[in-house]
Amino acid sequence: METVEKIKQQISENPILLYMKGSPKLPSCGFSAQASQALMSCGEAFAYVDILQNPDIRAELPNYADWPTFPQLWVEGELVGGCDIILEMFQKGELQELIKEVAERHPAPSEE
Ligand SMILES: N[C@@H](CCC(=O)N[C@@H](CS)C(=O)NCC(=O)O)C(=O)O
Ligand code: FES
Repeated sequence: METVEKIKQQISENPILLYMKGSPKLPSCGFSAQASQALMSCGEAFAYVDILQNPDIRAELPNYADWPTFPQLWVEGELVGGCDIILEMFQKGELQELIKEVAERHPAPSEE
C-alpha cells in the first residue's frame, strides 16, 4: 500500500490516534512522552503509531498533515496538533472533554 493510503486508513479507522516517537509506555522523546502522558490521563483508549518503526510514515505524514513535527494527535480524522497544543488543551481541561466525547461516540467493541 502507498504510504499516504496507509496514513489515510489509520486516520479514518482510529478516532483517537497519536503519531509519536516510541510507545506510550516507552516513549523515545520528551515531546512524545508529554503528549502521550496527557492523553493517557484522559482515561480512554487510544491508538498510536510509532513513527521510528515506520520511517515511510515519518517521511510522508508531515506533507500530508501540513504539520512538520511529531507527536501529532488526530481525532476523528482531523489533526488536533502537536505537543504544545495537546498540553495547552490538557491544562484547560479541553483535552479531557474532547477525548471523553469522542470515546462516547466510538465505544470500543470489548466494552459493548
Ligand atoms: N513544539 C513541537 C515539539 C515537537 C518537535 O519539535 N518534534 C521534533 C523533534 S522530536 C520532530 O518531530 N522533528 C521531525 C522528526 O523528527 O521527524 C510540538 O508542539 O509538538
Ligand atoms: S527525538 Fe530529539 S527532540 Fe524528539
